[in-house]
Amino acid sequence: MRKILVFDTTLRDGEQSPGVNLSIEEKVEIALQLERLGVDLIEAGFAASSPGDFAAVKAVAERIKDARVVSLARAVEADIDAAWEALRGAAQPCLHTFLATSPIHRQYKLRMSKEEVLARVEAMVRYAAAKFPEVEFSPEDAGRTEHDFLVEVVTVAVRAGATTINIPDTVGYLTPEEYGYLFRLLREKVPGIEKVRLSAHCHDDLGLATANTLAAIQNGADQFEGTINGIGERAGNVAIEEVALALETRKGVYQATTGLKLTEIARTSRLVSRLTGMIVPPNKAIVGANAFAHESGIHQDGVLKEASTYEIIRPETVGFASNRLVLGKHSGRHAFREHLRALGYNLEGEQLDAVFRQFKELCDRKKQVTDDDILALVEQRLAHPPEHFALEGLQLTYGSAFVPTATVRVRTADGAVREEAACGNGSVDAIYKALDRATGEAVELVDYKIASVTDGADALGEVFVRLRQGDVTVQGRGVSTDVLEASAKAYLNALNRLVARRTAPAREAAALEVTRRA
Ligand SMILES: CC(=O)SCCNC(=O)CCNC(=O)[C@H](O)C(C)(C)COP(=O)(O)OP(=O)(O)OC[C@H]1O[C@@H](n2cnc3c(N)ncnc32)[C@H](O)[C@@H]1OP(=O)(O)O
Ligand SMILES: CC(C)C(=O)C(=O)O
Repeated sequence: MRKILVFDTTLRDGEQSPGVNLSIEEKVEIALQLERLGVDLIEAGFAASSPGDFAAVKAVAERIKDARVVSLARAVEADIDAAWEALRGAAQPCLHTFLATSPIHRQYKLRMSKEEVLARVEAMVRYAAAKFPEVEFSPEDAGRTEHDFLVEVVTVAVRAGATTINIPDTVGYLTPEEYGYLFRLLREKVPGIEKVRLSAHCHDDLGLATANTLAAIQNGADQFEGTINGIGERAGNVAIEEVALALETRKGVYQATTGLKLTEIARTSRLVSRLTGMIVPPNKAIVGANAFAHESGIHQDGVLKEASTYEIIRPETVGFASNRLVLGKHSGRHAFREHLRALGYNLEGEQLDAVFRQFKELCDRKKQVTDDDILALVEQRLAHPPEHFALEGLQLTYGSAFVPTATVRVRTADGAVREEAACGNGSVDAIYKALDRATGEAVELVDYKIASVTDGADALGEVFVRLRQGDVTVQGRGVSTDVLEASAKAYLNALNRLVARRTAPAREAAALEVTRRA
């Protein structure tokens, strides 16, 4: 069995999904979960792109010990310097530099000749290799690059000291046969290629990302790059969980494996979905809500007689609980803490008390409390900024012939209680106008999403919002059995993040200063 390395780019290419904007704390939280999942490399961001991304790469580098931490950099000295400043504290720092090589990108975007591209690759890979123990080079849009020029560029990068060569199908254009061929070609034609790692990086514009990645592995790739839930630019990157499960389920075909702890997949998927606000479609392979559900009679009959009739993967293999009903209103704190441990969370003290209180409240409102409900409460708690504004009360007047009116009561950190009312175009609009008045914050709502955490009429509803104030965008989440209360909580959660960002200017300023020096 060949061991294939997993390069996770959820925090970089995944964050390039339109509308996704992770805070430093959220990036660290996801990185720690990726480490638990067992990925080999974590691309934490693009250090030179902004002070926030610089600080996030640095923060991830300081916390992660078991995986290499990577920053992306253009093929320019300033980007490589910024990446080095952010990563110098990492246990295993790694640079990922890239330059487009296809005729379209050379002519229209870079306005560089082939000779200029070759010279820049040589100079920047050499420059990076003098600082970093590991340097990955990507010929961007390799998929649409002339084959002989791709061989030339990769030859130059290997000679200049690249330790990994990544072949991106940047616009998801190639077929599996075409993409697999590139790996055979490079293995055959590039001198010294046996000393470097070959990596695949696929996008899903034609829905071929998983097939292409597997083709690369069959044709000599040692590593693949992807994201959790397949998030990323446009149609997204290859979904790590899909490739990992294809290798696991079809070992006989691929003769390759990863070091991933597969039972961590469900939790990682849930966390990434919650923090990015990108809801996983129910029919998504491996991690969708329906991936292990059987609806039709003939299938149900088959599964009851023998699960393998319609299930090629057991839900437990990827960390979905097979028994989803576990605790109830009569459970105590000890059982609750033990159960959280089994779900992978060690909560103690105030954090345990707070989640336990919420769990008991939920038991009073909901017939069956499932693991998904409990995980929603825990993850909401762990991702909480300091509570500057807390919702004390919410009342709504709604009727088809009347203007919806909301009254809210909000407690501020200094103990003051503010009550305000407002009318709106709909109930949520009325709540948000009332909250604006009660908090005194002027914000613009740029995104609102709602999803149900579990099934049934008493399911927990989860609301995700994104708010803008000036050039700062924040996101917030709220969970409740009542979707209007969840809407109010999500809004206040985002406002609390806004206040937290305003009151932490020193950290941002320090990050900006380091970027400038770099
Ligand atoms: C395929 C990928 O996913 S690549 C990664 C894409 N990710 C991102 O772009 C997210 C982060 N990006 C950013 O924050 C900004 O684009 C920055 C900070 C990197 C650059 O911002 P700006 O200086 O304002 O430049 P802008 O983004 O408008 O244009 C990109 C410039 O970089 C050049 N460039 C693009 N790729 C590369 C590269 N790999 N190496 C060197 N230069 C490059 C472009 O030709 C253009 O140069 P020009 O200004 O001389 O025309
Ligand atoms: C930077 C490179 C690897 C990239 O993300 C792409 O080409 O898709």
